[in-house]
Amino acid sequence: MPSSEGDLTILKDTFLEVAEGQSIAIIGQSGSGKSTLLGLLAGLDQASSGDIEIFGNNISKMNEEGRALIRKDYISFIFQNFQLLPTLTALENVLLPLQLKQVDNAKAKALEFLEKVGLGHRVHHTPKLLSGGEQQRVAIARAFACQTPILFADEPTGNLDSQTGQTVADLLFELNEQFNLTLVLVTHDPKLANRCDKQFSMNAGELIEVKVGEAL
Ligand SMILES: Nc1ncnc2c1ncn2[C@@H]1O[C@H](COP(=O)(O)OP(=O)(O)OP(=O)(O)O)[C@@H](O)[C@H]1O
Repeated sequence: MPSSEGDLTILKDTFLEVAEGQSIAIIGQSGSGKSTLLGLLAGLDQASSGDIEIFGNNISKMNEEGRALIRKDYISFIFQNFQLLPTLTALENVLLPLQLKQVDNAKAKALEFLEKVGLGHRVHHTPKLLSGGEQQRVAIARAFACQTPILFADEPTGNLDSQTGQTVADLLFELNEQFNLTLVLVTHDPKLANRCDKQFSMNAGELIEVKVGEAL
């Protein structure tokens, strides 16, 4: 990656294969490259070398437009900093991608998922009127409501108390079981990581598989 201090190598010889319906946790120290990897896998960023395939589509060879189409059909993303639109209410934030995808009964679906994350009473609030944890839950409802086959989540329980974190984790794995949703999670939360099928540890840009429950 080019930077003001010259080219930076953030990830090295990284190989990760995720089967459909699998749940993967990526753990590791701050700054080790976890978010970078997630952004590349989800087609939000482009790697300087290497290949990334999503359901057989090599997104590394695509331009932004092509990757946007793949994201629309296959990928939801829960960002570490939520990335809610500040002028839209919670409901409108969840509704927007559903309307862009022309999903049937978009409003009912948006309300259903806001209800599931415990925000049924806050749907008309804009992000600045919501706490950090509530904003995170809006971002989670938005990702869940899209019902794509793959969900990437960057510390999805990072701002939540343990009770709410548990509810969100339950929802993640409920969708994983019910719809064969593929989950790729970056997390510092041992409980969440230990519920995943596989765990990988990122150490200074190198990804190593660890036994579930061993590293945390
Ligand atoms: N756009 C960028 N330009 C230059 N360096 C970057 C950029 N994005 C990330 N980095 C660097 O890449 C390294 C990995 O960052 P990344 O955000 O992937 O780490 P992380 O493991 O997700 O950390 P955290 O747990 O703190 O979120 C860091 O040293 C960071 O400074």
